[in-house]
Amino acid sequence: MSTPLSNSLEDPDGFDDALALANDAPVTSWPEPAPPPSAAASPTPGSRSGAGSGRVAHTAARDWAPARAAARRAGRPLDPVELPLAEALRHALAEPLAALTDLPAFDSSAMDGWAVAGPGPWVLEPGRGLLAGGGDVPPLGDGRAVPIATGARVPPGATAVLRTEHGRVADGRLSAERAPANGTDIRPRGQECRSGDLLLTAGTAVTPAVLGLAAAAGYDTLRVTRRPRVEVLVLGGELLTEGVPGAGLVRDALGPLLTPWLAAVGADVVAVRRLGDDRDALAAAVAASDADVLLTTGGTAAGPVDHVRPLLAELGARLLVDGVAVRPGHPMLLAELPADTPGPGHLVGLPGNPLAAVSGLALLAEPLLRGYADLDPDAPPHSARLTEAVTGHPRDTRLVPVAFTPKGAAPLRYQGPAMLRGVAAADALAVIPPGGAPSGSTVVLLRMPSP
Ligand SMILES: Nc1nc2c(c(=O)[nH]1)N[C@H]1C(S)=C(S)[C@@H](COP(=O)(O)OP(=O)(O)OC[C@H]3O[C@@H](n4cnc5c(N)ncnc54)[C@H](O)[C@@H]3O)O[C@H]1N2
Ligand code: MOO
Repeated sequence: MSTPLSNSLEDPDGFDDALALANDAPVTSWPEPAPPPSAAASPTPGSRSGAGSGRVAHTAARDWAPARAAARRAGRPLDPVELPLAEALRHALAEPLAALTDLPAFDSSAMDGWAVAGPGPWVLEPGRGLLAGGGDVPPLGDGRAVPIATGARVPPGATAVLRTEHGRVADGRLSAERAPANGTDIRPRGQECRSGDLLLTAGTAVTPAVLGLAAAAGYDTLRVTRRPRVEVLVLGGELLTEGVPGAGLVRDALGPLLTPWLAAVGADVVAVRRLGDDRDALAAAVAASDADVLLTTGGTAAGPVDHVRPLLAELGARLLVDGVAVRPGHPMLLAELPADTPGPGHLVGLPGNPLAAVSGLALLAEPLLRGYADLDPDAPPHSARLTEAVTGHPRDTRLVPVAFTPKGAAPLRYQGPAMLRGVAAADALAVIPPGGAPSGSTVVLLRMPSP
C-alpha cells in the first residue's frame, strides 16, 4: 500500500508520511510551502502534539550541519580514567600509547625448525629443543643446530633458523640444500618498536586491535577519556514496555534502541526511566540525575503534555539548538543546563516519532557524546552516489535511510517519521538537500553505528 504522492503535494509539512511507503517519486520541485503553523493551527484530534501553539515551527531552527557542529562543540572531553584493558574498549586514549618494551622483546624464531650457527651441515645438540616460553637459552656453538619452535628465544650464537621443510636429519647431523642467509627467519628484538616508541596518538579510539597492541606492548591498564554517563527519560503515557501494541497504545521502540546505540557512539547508559506524561516526574528526574547528559524522547513539540521545552525554560536552560530544519526530526533540541546546579551538563530532546528520534541521535546526541568521549564524530564513508532520485522537502533537509549496494546508496522505503522499517535495514542516513537529489548525485552520509 502506498500513499499517493499527490496528497503530499497538497501538504508539504506532511510529506514525510506521504512518501513513507514508496521511494519511486521523481525529483520534484515542490510548491512553496504553507507558512509555518501559527497559533491558529488546528489541532489534530487525538494527537498530543497536534493541539500545539505552533511553537514547533521553530523559527530558530538551524540547518543540519551547523546544528551538528554546535552539538560537537558542546561536548568537551571529560577527565581521563585508568581502566583495565577489558573495560577500555570504545574509549579514546587520553595519552599517547608508548611501548613499554622492545617488540619483540627478544630475538625469536619466526618458524618451526632448527636454530643453526654458521654454514651447514650442523651437528645437532643432543636431547635439546627450544620451545616458546622457555627461559634462558645456552649459547649455540659454531657448526651446531638445535630444534626450535616458532616464538622461542633464539640462542646467542645462532645465525639463522632453518625451516623444518628445508632440512634433513641423518646420523645426528642436520643438512640443507642451501644454507640460510644470516638472520633468516629470526625476528630480531625491537623489529616492530623500541621501548618508548610512540605507537598511537592520544585520541585514538580503543578498538579490539588497539587492545591487542596495548597488551603486546606491556599494558595492563589504559588511561582513557571517561565516557559520558547518559540517563534516558522516555516520555509518553501511551507506551507499552512489553507485549503486542494496539488500541491506542504503542510499544516503546526507543528504550530498546537507545541503549545499544548510545553505547556504540561512546556513552554509558546509566538508566532508562519511563515517566509517562507527568511534568512533575520529569522535573524530579532532571533534578535528581547525576548523569553527564540527559536524553529525553517525546514531548518536544507543543502539545498539551509536551513538557520538555517549558521545563527547560523554567530551569533557565540555554537552548543551543532549538529545532533543526530537517525532516524527520525538526523539533529536536539541545540545551545546556545551568552550570550553578549539580547534575547533567546537557539535555538532548529527541522527538517522539521513532525515525525523528534517530535523526536527533545522528545530528545532536552522537556528536555531543563523541565530543565528551573525545572520539571522532564521523565514521567513513562520508558520501555516496544515490542509486535513484530522492524527492526533497521544499525548504528543509531530509534524512533518508539508505543501504550500501555495489552501485551506490540505495534509498529505502518505509522512511516515514513514525517508521523504523527502513532504518532497520539501513547502513546510513543520506542527507537530501532541500529540493531533492537526482539519481547518481553524491550525497553526504551519516553512518549508523555498528553493533
Ligand atoms: N501542530 C504540530 N504538531 C506536530 C508537529 C508540528 O510541526 N506541528 N510536528 C510533529 C512532528 S514532526 C513530530 S516529530 C512530533 C514530535 O512530537 P513529540 O516529540 O512531542 O513526541 P510525542 O508527541 O510525544 O510523540 C510523537 C509520536 O511518537 C510516538 N512515540 C513517542 N515516544 C515513542 C517511543 N518511545 N516509542 C515509539 N513511539 C513513540 C507517539 O506515540 C506519537 O505517535 O510532533 C508532531 N506534532
Ligand atoms: O517528522 Mo517529525 O519531523 O517526525 O520530526
